[in-house]
Amino acid sequence: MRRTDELNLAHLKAAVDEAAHASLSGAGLDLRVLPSDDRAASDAWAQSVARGFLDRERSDEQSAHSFESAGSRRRLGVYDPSGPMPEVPVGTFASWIGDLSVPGDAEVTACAISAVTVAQTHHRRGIARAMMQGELNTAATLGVPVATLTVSESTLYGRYGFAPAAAAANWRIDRRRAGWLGPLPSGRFDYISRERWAALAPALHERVRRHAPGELSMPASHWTRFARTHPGAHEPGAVRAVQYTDDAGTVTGLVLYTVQENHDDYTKSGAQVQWLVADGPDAYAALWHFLLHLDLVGELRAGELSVDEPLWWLIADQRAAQVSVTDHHYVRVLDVPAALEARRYQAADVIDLTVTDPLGHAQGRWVLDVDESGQGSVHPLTGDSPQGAVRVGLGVQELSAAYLGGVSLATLAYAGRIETNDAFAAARVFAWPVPPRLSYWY
Ligand SMILES: CC(=O)SCCNC(=O)CCNC(=O)[C@H](O)C(C)(C)COP(=O)(O)OP(=O)(O)OC[C@H]1O[C@@H](n2cnc3c(N)ncnc32)[C@H](O)[C@@H]1OP(=O)(O)O
Repeated sequence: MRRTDELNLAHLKAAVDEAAHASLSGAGLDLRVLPSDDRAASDAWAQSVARGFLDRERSDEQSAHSFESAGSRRRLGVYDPSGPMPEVPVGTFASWIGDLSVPGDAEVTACAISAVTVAQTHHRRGIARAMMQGELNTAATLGVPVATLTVSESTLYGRYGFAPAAAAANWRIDRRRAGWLGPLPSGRFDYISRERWAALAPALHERVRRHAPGELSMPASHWTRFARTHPGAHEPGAVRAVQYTDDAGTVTGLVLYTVQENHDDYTKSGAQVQWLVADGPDAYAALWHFLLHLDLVGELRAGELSVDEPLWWLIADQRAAQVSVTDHHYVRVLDVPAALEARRYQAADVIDLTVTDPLGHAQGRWVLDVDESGQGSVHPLTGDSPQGAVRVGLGVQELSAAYLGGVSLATLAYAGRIETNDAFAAARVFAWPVPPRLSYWY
């Protein structure tokens, strides 16, 4: 069995954290892990999550789908026995074990977190904090090196040591103005059913995601969500699916997009890329060429792109694109040696690293020794710095922000967020030529 699968089982079976349980018990609340076979508990939990994210009540068919697709998710509920609906959780939390791509076509095991909600009737009493701290303890105890999440509000998770580690670029392109400098596609395009798209996409994503630090192995339930093939999907027929087949006859690119018709002027209709995956530059250029030549479309929009998107260099007029950048994938280092040894580095050097962590998981002092091949080894350090070592002192948030190479340590030093005797030497080690990204939300 792969390590991720073993960890997944241990993670699913782990008891709730004792400290979290005790603190919520003191407030008259009960923290529980949902049994995977309890349909009623699953339905109530899904309703609470829907309410927390301002969604409508789940239909029976949606609840059934949530139950069937919960799979490898560990789901927590906080229950208030004194309320009129004690079976409906007032707090929810989900997590699972995934693989996070890190610099060097490598990956690290991650505890991905989602569905954190607390009912309006019970908010600001420390329920979210108890769940988060407890689940970070559980992940750390199991030996998971990092935790990850995407956020509804950017101010929520820094207090637990998370930092934005991969930004997202969101594009609006004036399609007619953009022009094209790239190669002309030589392969073929075909519309395919959404079901076929959902069947082809997982393998293609698995082939390419390791090359992009910040990507996370896709939760299985996401494919039907993208393709809107799950029960109760919003406007399923609005999504168009296209495959690109290269000259060798291999499907190397897939895209899903929606269109918004403009009744006042059809030629000003809009298109929104829902998700695009391309295995290599030929498929990448081909799919963007296809999208930039959609008839009747004035503006093309695409989100969760890289901040260094090759598309910028394929279009002839860069001012045809308006690009905004937002924080997107948050990372929290839990185990410093395991996390740092999982990635590769750009320059050989020796770093004397001191990390502070209010929650304790990443607290300590280590030497990171990077060899000429970019491989780092990490050892605890006490006493004097090794001869010639670059000294870096930083908090767990700053370490997590720089972990995927998304921000330079020189930038963090200039912003007063880290202390070092040689910001540029430290930055050269942690830098990576491919900026991190995450192509979806979870
Ligand atoms: C990974 C994800 O799932 S992201 C999705 C997060 N969930 C949502 O956005 C759904 C709507 N919001 C909610 O359900 C709740 O308001 C939550 C989950 C964000 C917070 O739950 P609560 O139980 O009220 O939080 P709790 O009382 O434990 O507060 C913990 C800390 O967060 C702070 N906090 C809580 N809500 C917010 C907020 N909206 N903005 C900034 N800080 C906040 C509190 O002040 C507290 O700070 P402190 O402990 O450092 O003093």
